[in-house]
Amino acid sequence: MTERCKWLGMDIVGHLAFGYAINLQTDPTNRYMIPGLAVSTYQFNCFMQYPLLKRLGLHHLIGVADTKARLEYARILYHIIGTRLSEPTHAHNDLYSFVTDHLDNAADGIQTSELWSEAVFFFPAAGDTTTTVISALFFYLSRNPTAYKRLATEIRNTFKYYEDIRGGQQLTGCRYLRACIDEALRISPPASGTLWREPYNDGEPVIIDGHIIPPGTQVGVSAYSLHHNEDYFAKPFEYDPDRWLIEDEANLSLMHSAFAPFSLGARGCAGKSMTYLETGLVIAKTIWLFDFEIAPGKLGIVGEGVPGRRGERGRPNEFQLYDTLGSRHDGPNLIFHLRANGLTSTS
Ligand code: HEM
Repeated sequence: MTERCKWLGMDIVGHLAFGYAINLQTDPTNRYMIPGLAVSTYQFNCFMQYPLLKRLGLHHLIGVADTKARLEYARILYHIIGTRLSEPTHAHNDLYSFVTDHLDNAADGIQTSELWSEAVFFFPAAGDTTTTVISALFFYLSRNPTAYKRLATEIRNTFKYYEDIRGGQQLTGCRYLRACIDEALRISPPASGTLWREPYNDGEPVIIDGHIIPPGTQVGVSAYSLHHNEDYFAKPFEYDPDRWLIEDEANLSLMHSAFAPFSLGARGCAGKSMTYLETGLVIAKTIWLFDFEIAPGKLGIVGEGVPGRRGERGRPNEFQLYDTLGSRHDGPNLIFHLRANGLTSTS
């Protein structure tokens, strides 16, 4: 599912940002974008976590083996942006048409390089992250039959026809779906690493939780550790959507205070609503049309932790993420069966 979700995620971002049909799902031509993006986010994450590498001039060594993938990725980004620039501003109802309007009015004018850095940011920020939560959801649903059945019942009872599944009140009213998404974001946060911040207080130290933070010090919390802290989440390694549906307000607000998959505050994620819409649609439509199960044999265990493996990677029920600013992952491998209703109700 990782591979297919990545194709889907990039296709959506292509349309959303630049009105461009990348068509990774249906045409293999541009699929080299996926490894290209992976190596560039890996490299970026190294700079962020180990700034010394850049200062020592060692940054050229990271990803040197994958230079071809990075260059090819950069080439198609140029092509996508170039194609969009050659079209009228409002040729598509995409992000570009809004951003360009904004820059038109800015005092310093339009900077093509700004557009470039936005594009470089947007593909991983909007595409890769949603890919992870959708892949994780397929992983956890395929391993938790109770959650799977409850979700399938909710979706199939809410929507009489496949065509009815679209953004709106019916979809947002699917409370169990929302709980399943939140639980996947909690247990497998797509941006799982530490997002460093330099607290600023007019040159004075900042006090956090009784600790004096001298000016110039960077601080940060990893969403993964926060989401697995037992002080906030009981049995944190269990996938349990019901934890989000309890009546106990105090406990709910305690959990929400430590739930930060999109980061928090003024620089928190701008695409949060888009994520819930996209993930909700993909999962609801898939479950309406298909039943699915884990593939047999060795294929079926791809994405799981392996018992005995070092470094907290021994939990078979946990979808394995590797921090690359976003996340690298693989699997799950699933088998899909078209439901009888799916055949009769779609046109
Ligand atoms: C599961 C999906 C997503 C997750 C987990 C996620 C997570 C995050 C996080 C943690 C940040 C803060 C980064 C930092 O402070 O350094 C962020 C920022 C941002 N995200 Fe997302 N994101 C997701 C999906 C999206 C989507 C779909 C879009 C666009 C449609 C998007 C657009 C943005 C933007 C524009 C920012 C920068 C906000 C700012 O700096 O003001 N994200 N996201």
